[in-house]
Amino acid sequence: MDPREVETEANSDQNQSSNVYHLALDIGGSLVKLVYFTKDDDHIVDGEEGISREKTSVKSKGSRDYPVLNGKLNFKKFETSKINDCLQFIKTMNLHLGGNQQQENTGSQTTAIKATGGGSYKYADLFKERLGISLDKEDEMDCLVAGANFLLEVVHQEAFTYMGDQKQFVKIDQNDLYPYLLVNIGSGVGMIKVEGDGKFERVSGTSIGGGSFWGLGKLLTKCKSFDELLDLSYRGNNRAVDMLVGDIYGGMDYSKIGLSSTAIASSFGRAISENKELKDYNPEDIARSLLRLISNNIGQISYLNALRFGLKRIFFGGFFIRRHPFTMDTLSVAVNFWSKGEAKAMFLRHEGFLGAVGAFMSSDKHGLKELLGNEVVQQTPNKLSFAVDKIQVPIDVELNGDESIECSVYAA
Ligand SMILES: Nc1ncnc2c1ncn2[C@@H]1O[C@H](COP(=O)(O)OP(=O)(O)OP(=O)(O)O)[C@@H](O)[C@H]1O
Ligand SMILES: CC(C)(CO)[C@@H](O)C(=O)NCCC(=O)O
Repeated sequence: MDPREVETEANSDQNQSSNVYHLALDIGGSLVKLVYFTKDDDHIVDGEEGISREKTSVKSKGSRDYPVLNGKLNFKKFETSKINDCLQFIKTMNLHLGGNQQQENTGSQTTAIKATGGGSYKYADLFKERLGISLDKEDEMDCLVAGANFLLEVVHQEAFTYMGDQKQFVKIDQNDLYPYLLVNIGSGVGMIKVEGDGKFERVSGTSIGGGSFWGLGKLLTKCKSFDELLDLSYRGNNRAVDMLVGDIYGGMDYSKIGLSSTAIASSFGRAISENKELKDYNPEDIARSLLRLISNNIGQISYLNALRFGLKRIFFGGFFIRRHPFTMDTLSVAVNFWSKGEAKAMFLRHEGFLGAVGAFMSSDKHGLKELLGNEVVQQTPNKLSFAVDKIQVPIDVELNGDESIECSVYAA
């Protein structure tokens, strides 16, 4: 193949950058998440002057027509410890300037980007210094809930259950969505009772979360990346590390209280009775046991909070899950076991991006003005809200966290 025909990733990013609009960030303890909209490269050339303008189509709703802009919602993540890579990406793509190289800061007006998460405070000065932009802070809980509600409302097959290797998409009935418990498993874990749009309360949390799995896992297995740790856990057997009910009861179940001989009686408990050191254990088994410990614990606390408020549905989000079958299965089994089948664990396809999507949504008015131009603003002067058509995501595509989904935007 002619090498000149090969489009490098950097080139394709730069090509895309001219169509970038509307960036939002969620800067967490472990990961930075970016969500940005790119218009489809679809221009009409205006006569001989060759002026191009974006082609918008029209959507009819009831008796009114709305201009529509077609494009993609893009998702990207970076490790917070590598925030410089994130800054570089934003710079290369001109994401902070709406993809426009010409629009370099004049000094008269500072560009503001919507941002949420603790890092929107911690790194505000860094963003100002390096990119000349200010971070317009949105509350983390507001964004998580707004993001979850938005995704559940507009993305086709966003929610699914997972148990015993069976994945099943859940049809969301908008009239029967609330109340639910949102459990966001990031570095730490937040549990939020959601009763409607903007109507929620953070009812609990635990510091034993994704950061604990990654941190302890790194120390105990010496693995170098989160993906490596997940991979190890996939291949391990927790029986080598955990003390089971059968270990205590001479191979028998303790059926009177509903515990089978294979249930974990004490996570990592086997290590106390064996004359072994860390190096004598398989890293795979340790990773597996650790993943079970953290997931079981979160599943149990989630169930207790659902019980506290009589909630039947628990949606799990956050990047700890990474759509890892074993994690999802453990959380589901824990919820199912403790609730005796009363409560259901559900997962979200865009699990790690709830906060970033929420921040993105919070900038709708500004963004839409930019996105659709003055014409729209004049047509719909009173009500500008970001609305998108039901988004279809191919279900057979395994998404690794950096992805884009087709959507169209209109003011409704
Ligand atoms: N590539 C990765 N690198 C590091 N951690 C990862 C990665 N992929 C998944 N994780 C897991 O996801 C967790 C972070 O999830 P998430 O991005 O939802 O939270 P956060 O916003 O960083 O944390 P918090 O909300 O507590 O500030 C990590 O602690 C780790 O368990
Ligand atoms: C501190 C936050 C909110 C930062 O995202 C998160 O890491 C968290 O919810 N941690 C758990 C803290 C607790 O409730 O014990």
